[in-house]
Amino acid sequence: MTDLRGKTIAGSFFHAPEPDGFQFLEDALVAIDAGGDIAAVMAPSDAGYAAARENARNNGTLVEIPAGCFLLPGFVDLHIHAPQYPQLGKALDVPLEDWLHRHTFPLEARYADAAFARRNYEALVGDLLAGGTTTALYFATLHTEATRILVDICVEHGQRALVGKVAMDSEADCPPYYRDASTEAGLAGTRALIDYVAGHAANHGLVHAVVTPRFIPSCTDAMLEGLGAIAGECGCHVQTHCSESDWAHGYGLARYGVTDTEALDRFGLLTRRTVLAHSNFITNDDMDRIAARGAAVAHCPLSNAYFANSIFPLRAALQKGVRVGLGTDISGGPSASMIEAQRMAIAASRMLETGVDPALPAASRGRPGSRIDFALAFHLATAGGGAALDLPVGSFRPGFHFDAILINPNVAGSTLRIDEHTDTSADMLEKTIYTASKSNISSVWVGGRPVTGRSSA
Ligand SMILES: O=c1[nH]c(=O)c2nc[nH]c2[nH]1
Repeated sequence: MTDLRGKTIAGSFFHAPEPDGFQFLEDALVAIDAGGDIAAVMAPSDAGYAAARENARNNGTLVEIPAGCFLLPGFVDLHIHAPQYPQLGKALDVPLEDWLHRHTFPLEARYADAAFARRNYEALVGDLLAGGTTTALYFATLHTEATRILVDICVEHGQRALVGKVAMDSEADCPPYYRDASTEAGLAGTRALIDYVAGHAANHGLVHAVVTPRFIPSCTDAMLEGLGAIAGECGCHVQTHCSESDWAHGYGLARYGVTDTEALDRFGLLTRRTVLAHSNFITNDDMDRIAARGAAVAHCPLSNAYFANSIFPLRAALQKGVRVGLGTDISGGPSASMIEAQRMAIAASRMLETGVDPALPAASRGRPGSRIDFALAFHLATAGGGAALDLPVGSFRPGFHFDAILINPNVAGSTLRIDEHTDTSADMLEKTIYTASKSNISSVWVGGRPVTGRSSA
C-alpha cells in the first residue's frame, strides 16, 4: 500500500457530502498534500485535468487505482465501547440494566490490568482499521492508565480517534469493584486524560480527549456538574448515553422529572461538541433542544435491536435538524463493521415505517415516512459522522483529511459482484453497501498514510 501524502491519486470515488444523495467522481484526480489533506479534486471535464495528470505522472507522484476498484471515504464509528470487544457476539439476551451488571462491568473492570488492556485494544484498533473505520469515538473504561494505552495505540496505528475515560461514581448504581474511587477522582482522571492527549508528543492532532459521563444512572449530580464545567473549560467533545431504553429513559425521568436531554443540558453537557448515543426515546422537544445546541446523535441500529426496546426515529430527528451519524456500539451491537451498521440502519428504518406486528392492521402498524435508503445510510456512516464531530472527514473535498478505503470487488473471498457492463454507478454503491465485506476493503488510509492493507494500490 502506498503512502499517498504528496501524491495525486487517479481513480473513481464515491462520497455523500450531503444527506440527499451520493456523488460519483469518475476518473477523478485527488491531490493530497504533504500533511495528508486533500489539496484539489478534479474531474476529467475540468480545465487543467489533463495537465495535472501529466504533471503528476512526469514527477512520479501519480498513483493509479487498479481497474475495477474504487474509493470511499473511511467510515466514522460514532459510538463504540473499546473495552467490550472481547464480549463481541456474547451476552445479548438480557436487558440493558442486567447486561451492565452481569457481563459488562465485570469485563470493563479487568482493564485495571494494563497488559489485558493493551492486548485487547491492539486487536480492536487493528480490526477496525482493516474494516475501514478510520475515525472512532471511543468509550474506554474508568481506568486512566488503560485509557492512555488506548490513546497510544490509536496514535501508533494511525487511527483518528476520540477517546473518553468513562466517569461513573454513583454508589447506588455502580458496583464497588467498578466505579470511580470518588467524584473528585473521576474528575481528576478526566482532566488527566485531557492533559495527556494535549501533551502527547506523537499525536499531532489525530487523537482527542472526550468528556465521558457513562450515563445519568451511573453518575452523581456532582459528577455531572463537574464534567459540565470541564467541558465548558476545555471545549472538548462530550459523549454519553441518552434515553436508550424504557428503563434508562424512565430512570432519568424519575430522578429529575425531565428527560435525559434536558437534564444533560442543565449540567452544561449538551453542547455543539456533544454526541448522544442512542436517544431512542427523545421527544420532539428534545430534538428541538439537541438541534438548537448543535449536538449530535449516534444512531446504533444493531445494538438497539437488543437493548433499546425500540427503533430510533431517525427521519424525524433529521427533519428536526439534528445531526446524526452511525455507531456500531460494540458490544451492545455484535458487529465491528460499519458496512453492517449501514445495512442495519436501512433495515431498521423499514421496520419502523411498516411496523412489525402482523396482528395489527397495516394502516396502524408503523410510522409512515421513516425509511432511509442506501445513499443516506452511506452519508451517515461517512460525512454525517464527520459533521457530527465537526471534523473535516467523510468527503473527498479540498481541505478535508484524506481518510479513505479502497474497495476491490475482484479479490479472493469477495462478496461483492459488479458487472461493469450493466451496473450503473448507483448499482455499484448500492451493491457495496448491501453486499461488500471486509475482504473487499483492500487498503485503508488515514490522512493519506496507509494504516493497513492487502493490495499494492
Ligand atoms: O449500549 C450500551 N452500552 C453500554 O456500555 C452502556 N452503558 C450505559 N448505557 C449503555 N448502553
